Amino acid sequence: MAAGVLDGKATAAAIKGELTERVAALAAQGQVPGLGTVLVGDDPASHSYVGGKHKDCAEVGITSIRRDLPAAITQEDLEAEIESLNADPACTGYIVQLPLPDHIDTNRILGKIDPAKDADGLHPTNLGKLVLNVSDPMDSPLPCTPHGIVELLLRHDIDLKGKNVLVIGRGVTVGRPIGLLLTRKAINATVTLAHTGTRNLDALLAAADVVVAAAGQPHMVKADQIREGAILLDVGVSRVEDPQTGKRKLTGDIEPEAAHRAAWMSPNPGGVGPMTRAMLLVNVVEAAERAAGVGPAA
Ligand SMILES: Nc1nc(=O)c2c([nH]1)NC[C@@H]1CN(c3ccc(C(=O)N[C@@H](CCC(=O)O)C(=O)O)cc3)C=[N+]21
Repeated sequence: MAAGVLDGKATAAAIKGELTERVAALAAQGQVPGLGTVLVGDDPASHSYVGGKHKDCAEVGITSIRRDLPAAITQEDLEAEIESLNADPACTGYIVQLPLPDHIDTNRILGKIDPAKDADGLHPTNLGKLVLNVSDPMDSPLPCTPHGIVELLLRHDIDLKGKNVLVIGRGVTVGRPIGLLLTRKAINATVTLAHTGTRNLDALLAAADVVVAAAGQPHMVKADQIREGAILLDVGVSRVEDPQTGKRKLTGDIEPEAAHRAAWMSPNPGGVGPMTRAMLLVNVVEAAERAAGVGPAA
């Protein structure tokens, strides 16, 4: 069996097409959405992600506001940047690229973001709404990667009702919040969260109808560990040196060979990554629509 491809690149392109119309409608009212990015330091991977986000913005007509800051910036100066984006009417949504340097208190920074401009959905108020189950795209933003995964499955007509989902990894951006979405009544999956303290990963994988691998451990999930016919979402991104070429290569958390046994698998790259970026744009457009007092196009 060869797995169906959960094509994040094509799905993200479709979503961007839809967003282009909503951005044009906002622009016609003089309310062009603007995405801000705050990038601290010169990590090449972070620079490449942020560059990708601005390229996406240009494609759909969202204005880019870019703040690239030195690694040595103080907590105080970084907080001042946050305040200035909160006050900037051209910036309708923004993100602070993670991770921040060790001397910065990340939670304090995320807490300073105006929740109405939180394009990542990682502000405590918005995460709180997700827990309270009042978070709705029309009300507050959802975290981009979990939302992207749900949208990717939805647009491939995959129903998770009653399915056993194993999430691997308890990070704040993916592993922790995704179960809150997947266990909503509208989706109704049963979710298990595995992490480094989990002892029986083999047994959990063998029982999983769906695996969301978000641990950031290259190829930790092996083809022979998954159930025949499972649905696999490969979230992790690591850069691993290829022993043959010496070049660093993007490597997911799931062995690509697992596709031979799976029913569906998201490629990596080209799967969850582009969906994460698309959902960031969705959050920016929805924040701008809320600010402008208009609903999304039906
Ligand atoms: N505040 C914040 N928000 C984030 O959303 C955030 C973050 N910090 N820090 C780092 C992670 C990582 N992340 C990715 C997004 C897209 C791709 C992506 O589009 N990848 C392409 C390949 C890109 C390439 O070739 O480098 C793909 O999967 O096809 C990857 C990784 C967002 N993150």
